[in-house]
Amino acid sequence: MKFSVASEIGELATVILHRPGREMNRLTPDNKDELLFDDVLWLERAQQDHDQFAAILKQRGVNILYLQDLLTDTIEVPAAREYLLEGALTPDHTGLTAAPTVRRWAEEAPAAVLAEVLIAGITKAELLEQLPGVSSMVMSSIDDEDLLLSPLPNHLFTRDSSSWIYDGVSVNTMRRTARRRETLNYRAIYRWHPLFANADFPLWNDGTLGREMSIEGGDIQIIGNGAVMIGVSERTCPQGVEHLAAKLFAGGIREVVAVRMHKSRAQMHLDTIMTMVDRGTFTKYAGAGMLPTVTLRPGDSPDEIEVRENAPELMHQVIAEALGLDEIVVLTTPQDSRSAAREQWDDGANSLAIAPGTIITYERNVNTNRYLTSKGIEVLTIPGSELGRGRGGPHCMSCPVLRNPVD
Ligand SMILES: NC(=O)NCCC[C@H](N)C(=O)O
Repeated sequence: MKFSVASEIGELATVILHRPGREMNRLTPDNKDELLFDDVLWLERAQQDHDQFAAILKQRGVNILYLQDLLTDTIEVPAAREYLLEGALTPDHTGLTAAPTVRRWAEEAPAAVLAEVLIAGITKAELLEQLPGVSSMVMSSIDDEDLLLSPLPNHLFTRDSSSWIYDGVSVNTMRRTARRRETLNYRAIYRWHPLFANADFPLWNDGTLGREMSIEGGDIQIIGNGAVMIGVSERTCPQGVEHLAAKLFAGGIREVVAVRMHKSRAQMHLDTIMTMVDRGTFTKYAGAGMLPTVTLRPGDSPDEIEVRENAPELMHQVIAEALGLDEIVVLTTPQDSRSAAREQWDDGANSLAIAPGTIITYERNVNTNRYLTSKGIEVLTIPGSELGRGRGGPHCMSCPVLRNPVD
């Protein structure tokens, strides 16, 4: 199978999604902030809403790969299981004494059980169900409901920890502790899953660098024409952008436009304030304003990167230039600033294009959806009241691996 994402808007052929699961039931009012959620979530409704998202994609001919299935198949490969256990089920989690017993269990556990553990985490009581009688200082000192392995509720946002950029993939270097382990699962999938193991593609980044080199997929947009737009944000630091840019340039990518964003929870990634909806056309949150950009291009030698700083008022022009266009169209919904801020908070600008001019958004952003429709964009909506509680919309909840070229 071929993997290639050469634009944000080409007809979507294959995408990785994660249907929310038991990891969501780990969220409580006390731990939600640490786990990067703004509220607890009603799992069954979130699953129904996610299924609607998947149904629209399927109706439009998109092939869906579910992350948990990919992980399950990957675990069937002995070397992958070993790698995942080395990375996730260490004595740091289970304690030194229980570790060998837990490890022996995990070496034999059905792949589907282990995949769920790697995503949803495991409590002491759940471990005891699998391993009655396992005893240790750690097991005696924690409560039944305490987690020995933490959950990964943000795997829902499949784009953030993995980005296909042109013909290669970046397993991203996550900023926050709550998301760092997501990359382990993706690394194993891309290395050992039969779909990817036999394919030849560059790994732009393997996600193993320290958080001071962080770069997250919500900040990465493959705008096309050999260019990539990357937000320097609450999550992505300039060091991370420079590192990725160097790899991309060595692989033939032509240009990176870095957008210097305001650092805030509401605008944690570039795709919370703007996404591409059609050829040369973006939806953009009014409150984002014009932002300074830095244009990066390959330098004269492989070690050099040519850097050009651009004033905020040139933002749209710089993006147009990267696309080889005279100008871009920026669709900003005319509405009062409170309304705009509310719709931005609810991922109004976070649309997923499934073809040029056809996007999926949350239904609740009625002003933005109406405006985009009036501008000729086909807007397909899904419910977002539960899914959005982690602050992410259709763009974040999807990791495209194959898009057809835009003519
Ligand atoms: N691209 C995105 O904006 N993703 C949303 C990430 C939400 C997640 N709860 C986080 O804080 O990382």
